[in-house]
Amino acid sequence: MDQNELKKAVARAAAQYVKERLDDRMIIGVGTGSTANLFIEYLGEFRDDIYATVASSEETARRLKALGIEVMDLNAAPEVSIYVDGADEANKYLQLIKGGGGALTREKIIAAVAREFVCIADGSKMVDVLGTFPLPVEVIPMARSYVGREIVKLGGDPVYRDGCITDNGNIIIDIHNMNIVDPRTLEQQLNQITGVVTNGLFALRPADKLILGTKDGLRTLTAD
Ligand SMILES: O=C[C@H](O)[C@H](O)[C@H](O)COP(=O)(O)O
Repeated sequence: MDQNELKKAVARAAAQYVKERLDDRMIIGVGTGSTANLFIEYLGEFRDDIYATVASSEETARRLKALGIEVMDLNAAPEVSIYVDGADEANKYLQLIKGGGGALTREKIIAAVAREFVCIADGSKMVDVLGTFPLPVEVIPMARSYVGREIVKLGGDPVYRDGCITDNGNIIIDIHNMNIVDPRTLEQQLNQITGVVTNGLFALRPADKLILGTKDGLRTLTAD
């Protein structure tokens, strides 16, 4: 199986997982990116049974609406039962790097609200130590240079993501060359820099379940 087939397999498995738990008031959190897009396609197969979703990006909202699936403002959602999303990297503690597509902040908000966070990824995303994938940080535009200097003090190489404006009107700085041995501490340190909206480490709120697509089949890892 190639990478896209592995993504399809995990997306299908996650859709099945959601379908088995549906009830008539269930609100599903839907992530962003190529793996999440495949999940959206599988949701389309039982769209009439879905009460509502919340979307982690404008692009995801557009795709869901195009399928006729209700997209709700998160503020109107009393709770989010299951949030399904991809990742750029994952470790065995189900801590993640996300935001390769720039959607990290809304993703983090939905992950915070969700009762269960199911991450779906092909096996290439699994690493021993996070940080080979550049860590995205969403930044208020006027703070760009200051935040960059503070990132250097933490030992990273900040690279401005040219041409990327997030759904929230901010910019992205990608941190290169960081061996993230303590993801929880780094997540907090970065969030304490004035001008940072949030960063793409999901360590304080890791996934609860990781469905991984490998050449030997699907592996499901849980947080406990
Ligand atoms: O901002 C994008 C999201 O965090 C994605 O979930 C992440 O980049 C993984 O995307 P993909 O499924 O395309 O590898």
